[in-house]
Amino acid sequence: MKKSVRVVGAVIENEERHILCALRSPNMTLPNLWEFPGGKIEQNETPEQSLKREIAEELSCIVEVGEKIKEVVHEYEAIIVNLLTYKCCITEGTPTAEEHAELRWVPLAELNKLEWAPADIPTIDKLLLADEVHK
Ligand SMILES: Nc1nc2c([nH]c(=O)n2[C@H]2C[C@H](O)[C@@H](COP(=O)(O)OP(=O)(O)OP(=O)(O)O)O2)c(=O)[nH]1
Repeated sequence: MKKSVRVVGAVIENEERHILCALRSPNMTLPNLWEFPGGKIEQNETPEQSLKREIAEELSCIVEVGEKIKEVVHEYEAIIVNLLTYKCCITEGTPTAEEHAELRWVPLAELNKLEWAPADIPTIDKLLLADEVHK
């Protein structure tokens, strides 16, 4: 049976409504694909605690975790990823790529121009749909 992992991803929006996108490094699994910064939920952690910890490790900044956006179960070749995405805002520090190949602030409408980790697509679709509704 395939291993299942619970993963959290942060949808960090700035005042211009640009979203912080992170490029996985060539030496990571799912290399050279864009993702929401975050990572695996450890035992005895709430998703919110994991996100704060992962963002501190990966981006060297502090976030406040807001509403849940989407829960997706995606089956990859080797593992099943249960991805929870949350709206987050930065309360301290400036994001720095401690582990990713690149960080990029991308306007909502341009998110689908990047090549994303497949599990992230439903979150992107939901963000784009919400943006359409508010226009
Ligand atoms: N952090 C993050 N991971 C994602 C996203 N979408 C997605 O499919 N994943 C996958 C990639 C990894 O398999 C897993 C997240 O674990 P991680 O970020 O701790 O992965 P990792 O590269 O450090 O660990 P590993 O898979 O090499 O063991 O979930 C996303 O938006 N953010």
